[in-house]
Amino acid sequence: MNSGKFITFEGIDGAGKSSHIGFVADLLAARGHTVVTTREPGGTALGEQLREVLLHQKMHLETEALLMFASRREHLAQVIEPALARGDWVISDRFTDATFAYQGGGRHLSIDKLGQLETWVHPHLQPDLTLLFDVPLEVARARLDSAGSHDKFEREQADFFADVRAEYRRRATQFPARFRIIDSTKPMDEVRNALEVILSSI
Ligand SMILES: Nc1ncnc2c1ncn2[C@@H]1O[C@H](COP(=O)(O)OP(=O)(O)O)[C@@H](O)[C@H]1O
Ligand SMILES: Cc1cn([C@H]2C[C@H](O)[C@@H](COP(=O)(O)OP(=O)(O)O)O2)c(=O)[nH]c1=O
Repeated sequence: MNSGKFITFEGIDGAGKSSHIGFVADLLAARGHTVVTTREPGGTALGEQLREVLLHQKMHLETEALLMFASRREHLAQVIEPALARGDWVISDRFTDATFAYQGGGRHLSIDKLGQLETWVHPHLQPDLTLLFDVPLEVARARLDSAGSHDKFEREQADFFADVRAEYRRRATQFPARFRIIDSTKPMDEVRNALEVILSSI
């Protein structure tokens, strides 16, 4: 039987990752795969309610991390695990690397504590491929500012995003088998070419 794969999209806000999800989904569908496209926080009815709270309310950083993992637990149970069990391919706009990068890197929550939550919520599952859309902070900021209104995370300052980006890049080095870094400063068509090359090998 055709076995499904789990692909995650990551990067700092404004890096340009969401712009390519439809493209990658179409590419995989053209190869005959059934593709499920989803996102975090969110991806389920409850998860989308948690997303509203997470993106717009201030809270203790541990509450924030716990709610990210609560949304993820529901997402895994309702969407990701059943889809992979059917043999579908799953594309998620963010997953656990985002919690390490934002709550760990950005907000300095202990990486050990986050590791414990990860072990609790998904002890075995990891993405087969993580696409890290990487841009300097100024490029991301300019893209965000031209895109309109900002949520709680998008209003954070440059040093926060510097720490988020550094943690993403550290994880890419720690898990080289699944991470691919995309230079997202390049024009859209060049980014797409790079994605095609990466996807042709999985
Ligand atoms: N390679 C690119 N070159 C120029 N602009 C881009 C590129 N990728 C994305 N953008 C623009 O940057 C903005 C943010 O992109 P988006 O995909 O929503 O970012 P993210 O999901 O990473 O926050 C959008 O207005 C998008 O059109
Ligand atoms: C999944 C996840 C997202 N986030 C943050 C990153 C983003 O700022 C925000 C929502 O992500 P995203 O959907 O990428 O935002 P948008 O579509 O508005 O660009 O949530 C965390 O802080 N931790 C997490 O675990």
